[in-house]
Amino acid sequence: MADYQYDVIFVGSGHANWHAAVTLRQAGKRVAVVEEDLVAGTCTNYGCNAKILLDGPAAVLNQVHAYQKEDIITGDLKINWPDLMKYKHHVIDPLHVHLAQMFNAAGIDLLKGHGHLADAHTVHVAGKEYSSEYLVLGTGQRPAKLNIPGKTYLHDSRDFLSLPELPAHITFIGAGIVSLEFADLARIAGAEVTVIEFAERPLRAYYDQYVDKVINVLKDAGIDFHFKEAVDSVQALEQGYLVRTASGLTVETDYVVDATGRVPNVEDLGLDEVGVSYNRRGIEVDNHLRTSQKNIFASGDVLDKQIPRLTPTATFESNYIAAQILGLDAGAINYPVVPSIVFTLPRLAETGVTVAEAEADAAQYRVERITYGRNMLFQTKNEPEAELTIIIDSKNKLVGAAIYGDDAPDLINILSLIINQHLSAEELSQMIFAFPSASIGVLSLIMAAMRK
Ligand SMILES: Cc1cc2nc3c(=O)[nH]c(=O)nc-3n(C[C@H](O)[C@H](O)[C@H](O)COP(=O)(O)OP(=O)(O)OC[C@H]3O[C@@H](n4cnc5c(N)ncnc54)[C@H](O)[C@@H]3O)c2cc1C
Ligand SMILES: NC(=O)c1ccc[n+]([C@@H]2O[C@H](COP(=O)([O-])OP(=O)(O)OC[C@H]3O[C@@H](n4cnc5c(N)ncnc54)[C@H](O)[C@@H]3O)[C@@H](O)[C@H]2O)c1
Repeated sequence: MADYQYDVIFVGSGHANWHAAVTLRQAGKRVAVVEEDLVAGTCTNYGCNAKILLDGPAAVLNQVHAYQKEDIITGDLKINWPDLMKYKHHVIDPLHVHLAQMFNAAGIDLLKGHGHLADAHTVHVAGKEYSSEYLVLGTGQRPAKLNIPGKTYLHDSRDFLSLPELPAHITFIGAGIVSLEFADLARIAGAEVTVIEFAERPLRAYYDQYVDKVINVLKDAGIDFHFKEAVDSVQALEQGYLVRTASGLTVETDYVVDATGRVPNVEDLGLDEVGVSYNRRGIEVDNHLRTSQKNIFASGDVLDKQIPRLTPTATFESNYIAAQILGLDAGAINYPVVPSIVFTLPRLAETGVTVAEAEADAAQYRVERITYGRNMLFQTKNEPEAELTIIIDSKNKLVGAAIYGDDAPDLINILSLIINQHLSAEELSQMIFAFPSASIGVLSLIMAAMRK
């Protein structure tokens, strides 16, 4: 057998890779991680973690507002954006250092620089070559960039997450998850917000009725939406910018965020030279996450995959690859249901079989609407509009759910657990849950629906 320097080299240090790196090192493998930016990747430094930290005070204000409407709480509260940003830096900035320290303590070599495959067993980093039996490509995605006149004035999600001052007016191009989460946060923090979307509808992967409910709330709160509009230029004014669309719509604004999607980091990796197949959606893999070069795996957002590109799916793939390399799991990757959340206020969440899929197969599925916000008002924080739609199969098992409401993130996790464990109403009724809580209220209504 060839004598390689490492057993496994990971290109990229995000969730797609670092979990496997730690597991394999703990199992005695010689492991290196190549990273050209901050260790820990997008989620930690420029994505989920940073976002949810900024979202915290917005969620509090949203809850306060639910009681202000009834005059139960009075007085003005507002977000101090520069201080919130300082808090974000205080919490988030050390995280990449901690992970690098953990690598060091574990005996994982961190190779700083851009990784480029020289052949199927060799990675070129910062002028040196490193050889390995296995390679794992977890290079993630980056924000797409519109190629229009004035593109240099466009900012991306990373810029927004580090904005030192909140601009008075922000325009978001695109109405995807990134845009809607940030637009709502900026609105609650005190900015005026415009969203310009190319398509007729936003968030196609989510239950359309709940998407409409969220968009209506955001519209009522003052966000100015324009659908079926393609931005075709941004012009600098004496103060601020003028965003123009193909139809002639113009918006004067102080800051423009290009949130038109994300593209996989497949360029300048040596994929063509080494014979690793990829396309514009990402790296192609078989059902064992092996690329067209069998000693090279790919993981996380850079994959051409059907399931959502999220931190928990990247982590799942990372753990699966570690088990493959250790010879612990010979089977094809088998994803459980994947919950996903849009962190607007109110939140949206989905898991399992969708409402659209269920409605298209009435012989197999039953769709039940549960207005838990109204029915369980004493167990929610004055959110009478909160509701969920569940999908029940012909064996009376829960197989899918869509949720609209602020408790969606925790509720969707519980419902995903029930789906993955194939729990029946009988089995659920044998368990004791803490009371009062949003989850016990929802569970009691779901059990009743499952027994129908
Ligand atoms: C604004 C935002 C909010 C998000 N919010 C959520 C959320 O709430 N929940 C959720 O589940 N997901 C969320 N996501 C998605 C989540 O961040 C990704 O699914 C996750 O980070 C994917 O992990 P990854 O390891 O595949 O990629 P990444 O975390 O992007 O890691 C890839 C790493 O590879 C490095 N790299 C790339 N090419 C090379 C090279 N040639 N050489 C060396 N290094 C290289 C990059 O620098 C990067 O550090 C969000 C994303 C964004 C942008
Ligand atoms: N809560 C979460 O889990 C979370 C949060 C943020 C991001 N993410 C991840 O990041 C991914 C990317 O999210 P995203 O919001 O950047 O992309 P997206 O693809 O979800 O949305 C981009 C939107 O921009 C629109 N668009 C494209 N070109 C346009 C143009 N020229 N003019 C106007 N609109 C245009 C598209 O029609 C689409 O609605 C998500 O799919 C998800 O995997 C997840």
